[in-house]
Amino acid sequence: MAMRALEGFSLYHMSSSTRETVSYTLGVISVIVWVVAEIPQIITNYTAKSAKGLSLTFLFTWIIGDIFNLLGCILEPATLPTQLYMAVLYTIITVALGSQTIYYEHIYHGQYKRRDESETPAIFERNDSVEEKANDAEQSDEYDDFSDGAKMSSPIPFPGQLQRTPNSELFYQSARYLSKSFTPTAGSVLAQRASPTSSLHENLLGSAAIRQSAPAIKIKSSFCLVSTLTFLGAINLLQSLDRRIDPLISNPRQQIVIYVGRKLFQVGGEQMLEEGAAGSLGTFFGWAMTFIYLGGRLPQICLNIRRGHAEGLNPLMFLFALIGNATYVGSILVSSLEWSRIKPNLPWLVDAGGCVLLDAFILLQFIYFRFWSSLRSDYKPPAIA
Ligand SMILES: NC(=[NH2+])NCCC[C@H](N)C(=O)O
Repeated sequence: MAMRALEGFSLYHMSSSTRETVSYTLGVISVIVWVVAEIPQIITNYTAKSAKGLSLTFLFTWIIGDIFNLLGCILEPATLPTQLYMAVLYTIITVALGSQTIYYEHIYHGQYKRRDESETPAIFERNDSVEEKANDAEQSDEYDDFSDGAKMSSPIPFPGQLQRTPNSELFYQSARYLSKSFTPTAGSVLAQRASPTSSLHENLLGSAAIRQSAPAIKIKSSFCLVSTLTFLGAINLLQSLDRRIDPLISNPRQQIVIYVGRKLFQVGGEQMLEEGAAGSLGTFFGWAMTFIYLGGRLPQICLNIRRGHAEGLNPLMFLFALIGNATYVGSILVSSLEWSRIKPNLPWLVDAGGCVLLDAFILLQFIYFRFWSSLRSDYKPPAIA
């Protein structure tokens, strides 16, 4: 009998330690996959000397989400240590990718254009710089579509095709325009696109106003989203603090506890109050992170749809993200299926699970665009007799 009990115990013990090992292994796989996940995109940007395939809003939400993730993991004691390491790692890698994007979209092409301008008389310039000029990935992609469309059907001549036709001045950019002045110059090709029928002056002003303010609007709305989430979460947090402070009032001898990271430095008294409060704060950051990460995929999906292709975007990044998120979910679930363990981890589970679905959708977009472009290249227009 005693032997049986011992066997049962050791079996139970074995399986729980195996679970821990599997959970830890999945966590480590997730860390490794996330270490490499953004490298393909960094390489793609490097070889293209551009980051125009990547939605700047997506990247921005990633960085904000990473900060919330970091705070959530620090404050929520139920999260796994690997989750915390990953949060640190994400932040570092994404800041690197973000810096590269800013470099290519704002600094590199600026230098390149300035050098070009001083070497090449403006009148002989090709208008490739229009694409480079865009200060937001989404903006430059609009231009992409524009030139693509032009190749197919537009009667308006486009930079790639156009070599010094009588209208070619329209496509040359002045130094002021290239230096991202908010004042547009005559002959902006982008302005032509905005309203081909109206006067040149109207076009220029209208188009430039739309283009220049687009990133600002996006950043503003991202800030709006973050502040709304912060506000809602703060209300939530205050309510749960309220509930926890009640017993404190009825038991005033409880003392103060200071939280530093996941460790408690207890001055004295009951830990539960502060642990709960930190947990609530951690949960709040966790949910904020979830909404931000999930919301961040949408601009990328929309950008791909708008462009009708996913060039400049590396599918490997999304494949790795999918694997990284799936193993991340696995590491939490394998560790324990008890609701008491799952509940505090819920934001991380919803985030990673949701991102798996959204990344699968982005990968389907890649497949669809491949398929679609191969159909288009197979298509031969009927010969005109
Ligand atoms: N900068 C990062 N790579 N952050 C990690 C984000 C993780 C999150 N589950 C997502 O896929 O969006």
